[in-house]
Amino acid sequence: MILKGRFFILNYLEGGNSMIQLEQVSVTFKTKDQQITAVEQVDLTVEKGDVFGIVGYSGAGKSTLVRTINLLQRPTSGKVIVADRDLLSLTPKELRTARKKIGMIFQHFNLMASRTIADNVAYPLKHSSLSKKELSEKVSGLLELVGLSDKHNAYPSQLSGGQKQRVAIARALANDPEVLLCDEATSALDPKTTSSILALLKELNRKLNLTIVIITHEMQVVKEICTKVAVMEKGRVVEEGNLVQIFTQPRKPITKDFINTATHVDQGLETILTHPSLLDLQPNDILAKVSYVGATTSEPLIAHLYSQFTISTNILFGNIEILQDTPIGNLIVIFSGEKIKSNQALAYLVSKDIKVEIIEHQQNVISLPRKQKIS
Ligand SMILES: Nc1ncnc2c1ncn2[C@@H]1O[C@H](COP(=O)(O)OP(=O)(O)OP(=O)(O)O)[C@@H](O)[C@H]1O
Repeated sequence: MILKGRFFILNYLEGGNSMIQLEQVSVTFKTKDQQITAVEQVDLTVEKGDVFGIVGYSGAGKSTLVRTINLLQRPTSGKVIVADRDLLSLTPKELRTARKKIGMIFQHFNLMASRTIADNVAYPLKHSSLSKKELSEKVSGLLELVGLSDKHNAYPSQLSGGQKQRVAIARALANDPEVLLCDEATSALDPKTTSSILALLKELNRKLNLTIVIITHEMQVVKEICTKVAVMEKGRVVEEGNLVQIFTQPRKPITKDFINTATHVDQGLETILTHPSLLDLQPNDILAKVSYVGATTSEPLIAHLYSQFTISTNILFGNIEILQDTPIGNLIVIFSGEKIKSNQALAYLVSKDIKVEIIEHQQNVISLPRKQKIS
């Protein structure tokens, strides 16, 4: 209790930048024959202006957790504080008001098929004090914001999936929320449409200083838009950090799995391992994954490995991406040379803050890749 009190004081002294605070949130479902703990003792802080990604495999508890943020799902225990309001302590009327400041969009858009696009967007404003003219202006402004000014009188069935999600976003913004919750909002869309929706969300985050929480099972989505990430497994948040941190220093195996998928290193490695013609390993050769962050580039280092250690490097796979202005590179390489020199070369790379994971091999026959980290 004392610790929690101190936390609030610290938060207050630091300017109270937190927009969402979950404290020890648990959700248990009781069915006829069993009890399922979908979310277990989750502490999470989302700051104003964050684009916060929650990733996890199916069944990890992501949907349940995100639904506690607007109390669509009441936690079994714990505290939910949004914009400095303790939601569980509010009266039903106060909660209705607080919820207006938390918009939400869903995988399947949830539009009303029998109403026009303009009526769908206007729906959350039906009890507002706006005049007819103000309401119409508000709807026009929202549709313009999401790039659908020409669709006022269309019906949902006449729109593409991406356009439907844009309508859902406009509707979610009708009450000028401070927070937008996105529950697998791009999972039903193709990659190009996904990118355009993510670009829109990014723009809204910047333009409106909207705090966004995105739950997804796709690290690709997180990579494109999020500033911070929490990884969920079996109801718990097992790892959390800013995007670059999570991508460059993942600690938990599940996080590493997600990242390997998002950086395509997994596919690269699989292609190499399943095509023996790509892999001509000599007895002392080392097959390794090399990762680097920031200004380091692979070329001078590879030249150095040869000039100083007479180790030659054959690059089998490589990619580089920019995450929040930080370049991150991944290579799969074969190092060839004397064993003792190889070890010196690897130690040299590690001294340059380059991560090296050896993919072990035996007598040129690769079985399952067993990774050994040198650092
Ligand atoms: N209303 C409910 N009643 C009983 N069990 C539930 C209920 N809602 C969710 N669960 C269970 O809670 C666990 C977490 O589900 P949840 O939908 O939150 O996971 P998720 O990570 O969002 O997965 P998905 O992406 O597949 O929806 C699962 O085991 C699920 O079966």
